Formats: sequence, C-alpha cells, structure tokens
Amino acid sequence: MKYIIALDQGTTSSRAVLFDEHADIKGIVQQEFRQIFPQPGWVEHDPHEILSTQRMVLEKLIQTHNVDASSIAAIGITNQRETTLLWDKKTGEPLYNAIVWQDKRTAPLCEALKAEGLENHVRERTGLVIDSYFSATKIKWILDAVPNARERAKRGEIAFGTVDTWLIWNLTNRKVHATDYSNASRTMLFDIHTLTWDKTMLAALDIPESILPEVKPSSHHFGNWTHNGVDIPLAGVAGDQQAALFGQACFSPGMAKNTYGTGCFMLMNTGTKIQQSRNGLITTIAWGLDGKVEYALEGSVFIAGAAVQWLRDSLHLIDQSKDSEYFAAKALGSNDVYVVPAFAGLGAPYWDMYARGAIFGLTRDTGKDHIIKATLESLAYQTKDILNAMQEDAGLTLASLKVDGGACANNILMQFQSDILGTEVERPEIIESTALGAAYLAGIQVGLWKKESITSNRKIQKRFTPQMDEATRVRLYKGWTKAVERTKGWVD
Ligand SMILES: Nc1ncnc2c1ncn2[C@@H]1O[C@H](COP(=O)(O)OP(=O)(O)O)[C@@H](O)[C@H]1O
Ligand SMILES: O=P(O)(O)OC[C@H](O)CO
Repeated sequence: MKYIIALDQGTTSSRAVLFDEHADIKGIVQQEFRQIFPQPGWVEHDPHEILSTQRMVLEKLIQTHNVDASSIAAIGITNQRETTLLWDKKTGEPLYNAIVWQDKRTAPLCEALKAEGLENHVRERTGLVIDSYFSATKIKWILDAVPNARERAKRGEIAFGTVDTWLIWNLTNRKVHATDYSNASRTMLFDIHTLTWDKTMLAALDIPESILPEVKPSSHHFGNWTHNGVDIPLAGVAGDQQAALFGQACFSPGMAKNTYGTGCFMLMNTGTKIQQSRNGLITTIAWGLDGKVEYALEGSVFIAGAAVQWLRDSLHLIDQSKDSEYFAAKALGSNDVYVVPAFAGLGAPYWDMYARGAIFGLTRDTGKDHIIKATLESLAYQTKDILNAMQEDAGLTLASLKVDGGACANNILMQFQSDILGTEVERPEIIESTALGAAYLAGIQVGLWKKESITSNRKIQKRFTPQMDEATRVRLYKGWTKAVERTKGWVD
C-alpha cells in the first residue's frame, strides 16, 4: 500500500492527513496554535510554532499509523494564504512574527497605493483589489519596521515567503526557496498574465526582487523531506482554497465550491480565461498543472468559523464550535437578530477595511440562543452576498453549491444556507477537501493518480434543499443588507 500525506497549515491549526492509494482518509492529526493579537486589528503567528506544530502532526501521524517511510509516495502542502514571513537565508531566523492575512495594520499603506493611482494596475495585472489582506503591504511593513531589514534584503540576505514557502524551505533543510502559482497570485506582486513578479508593484513598495521565491506549478517536485533516511518528495503545493477547489473536482469552467473554515471562500473555475469581476470579486490563479495555468473567480469572507470561535472563546456562550447547532436549534423560527462579524473589516464584495462588527435587532427577550443562531446565519448571508456577485459576473445560476470545511458539518447552518440561497447545497463525504486537493496534486505528480479519476471518486454525503418561501427569503436578506450598511466605515 502506498500513502500520500497532506499537510494542511490552516489559520488556527496545523493538520496532517494520511490518504491511502484509494484517496481514502486513514488518519488525521491536528494541533491548534497561538493567535497573537498585539494591538486591535493586528493578527500574528509565531513562525516557529507554525513549523513545530506542522512537524509534530506529521511525525505523530506517521508514528500513530505505523507508516513506513518508504511507503509514503509523496507529501502535498496546502496553507493559509497571504500570511507573510521574512527570514534570514543564512540562519533561517524570522525577522518578525508572521503577519496573518486577517491583519489590518497596513490599511494606511493601501491608502497610499490608491492615492498613487495604482488601483487599475493592481486589478488588471494581479487580479486583486488593493487591500491589507494580501501579502505585498505586509512585506513592506516588516521591511520598514525591522532595523536594517531593507538593507539586508537588498544585499540578498533575506527571503520572503507565504506559509507554503516557509514549510518547503524548512522541510527541505533550507535548500529550496519556492512557491506555486496559486500562492504567488495572493501576494499582490504577481502578474497573473505573464506569470512573473510585477516590477511596478515591487518599485511602488520598495521591495527588492531578490527576496522573492521561485514560482512553480502546483503539481511539481519541489524537493524532498528526509525521514528515517528516506527522501520523500514534496510534490504538490497550493493555497488552501484553490486546493479545496481541486479536491472538490471543480475542473470545468462554471464549477464552484464554498469552504467554511476560519473565513469563507467561494471559488469558481473559469478555465484558462482571466475573468475580471464587475461585482467586487477577485481573479486568482487556481493552479498550475499539465503545463498550463487555470484561473478562478473568488469571493473571500474574512470571518466565518472565526465568528463561532468568538462565541466560544470571547463570549463563552458555547464550549465547542459544534454546540452552536444545538443552541441555534432552540431559537429556530425567530429571525430578527443579525450579527455582522466584520471583526477584520469586510472582504468581498464590499472591501471595507474600516467596517467593524455589530449586532442588530436586539430586544428585551433576545437571549444567547438568538445570538448564536444569528452568528451562524451570518456565514450563510455572507455566502449569499458572494454567490449573487459570482452568478452575475459569470452570467449563470448554480444548480447546487458544493460545500466543505469544518463548519459545513453544521446541519442547521447548511439548511439555512440552502434556504437563504434558494439553491441546493451539496456536502461531500470528505469535507477535508483542502487536504484532499493537496494530496491529489502530489499524487498526480508522482504518478499515483490521474486527474480524470478524481471526479468519479467524489461521493456526496448529504444534499440540503430549500424549504423557505420566497417572501421570507427576500425579507430576511433585506434585513441583512441593511445591517451590513450600518457597519461600514466604522473606524475612522
Ligand atoms: N459544527 C460546527 N458548527 C459551526 N462552526 C464550526 C463547526 N465545526 C467547526 N466550526 C468552525 O469551523 C472552523 C474550523 O474549520 P477548519 O476547516 O478546520 O478551519 P481552518 O482551516 O480555517 O483552521 C472554526 O472556526 C470552527 O469554529
Ligand atoms: O485557514 P483557512 O482555511 O481559514 O484559510 C485562510 C485563507 O487561505 C485566507 O485567504
């Protein structure tokens, strides 16, 4: 038996998932790590913790399941995207903590880029909108903040990477400084037409080109991880949302998936066509495979499952995320409370770095159950905002929405999702699509699998069909859009 291991380095935890040669999951080991909030709106991770938790889960997975190193055909890496690290090429020591995708500290740098008139350039060349979400301004911030960092970078002593690059660098014993097309397309420094780093953006942010990694296809032999004397190829790399699109077998233009993790990310395959959105979505590289690059339209919601964590960790209304289903069920039938979890501003389709969270519609009888239910519903409303934009851009109506990610296990949420969209929601047997996608990309590279067999391997666990009448759907969504309007521009 041959195995593929997927390393899924997410925003809140590091995971290692063992797949057998039938792409069935044989084991998962997961470890949460610290979220560091030095100031309001700032979010950091300790790069050493990212690495140590990821190494720990990998080694524990192999040990627990008694897997012989020689039977591991390949490793795939998938990761939280945009999160930015800089380190010394000689010592491997990070210059600063990893600045996480949710971090808002570079909003003023984004305003400066807008004032320079770069909005069209960014949209046209990188497919993105100017926002602190992406890596570019985070790199500049570290180069500005750490003494001598820019000089050292100019001397070629510093490496930049997103989390995939940091893992590749360390797992290959500091030999390989590389990323894949899907991750490069999240930096706001990568020209998605020419597939090269964009000189205009590098100059605008005074970022030396020497710090950037080499960009490779997503299914590619990046290097080896040596375990018990055996060289195991790192053979697949993709940003977690693109990996989920792959894992859900969304291979044809018009196919879409929505992942409910810390954030919520809907991606629609647009094939080899670069489609620009007219409705606040971004254009991203889906993957590089078979000698070509394919693209996707993406709607990124910053806070989804993280809002459920907020119920758990900050409000202490629940002990575990899954308890939200039990409490929300007790409030079914009441729909007057709205939670807008704009804790990190609003992403697509609004792109408001200055929005902040709020609860609306409170009355004397509002209780814990209502707040929990409204929080879950906020994931579904944000998804509807995105799907509306996507359908308009693509000029089509989705027959059903493919879902995955931790929070899609919640049945109340999925039923409400189907109700508020008026669309069928389709949950696969394997909701670890992200890990599955990374495993597939690696397995294809080493010849274990073929892309064609992935579609037939996909099994549906449950379909949710809309039960809500149209008048209720319209009324509820109107309330949501009113609530969102009131959170915009809250921070001066
Ligand atoms: N049953 C559930 N109901 C609601 N939210 C859930 C449930 N299970 C997990 N979550 C939420 O989903 C997120 C975890 O999903 P996961 O896909 O592991 O995220 P990530 O990869 O971003 O770390 C957490 O934010 C958690 O609060
Ligand atoms: O860690 P996740 O799964 O919430 O994904 C984070 C995204 O990649 C951010 O763009």
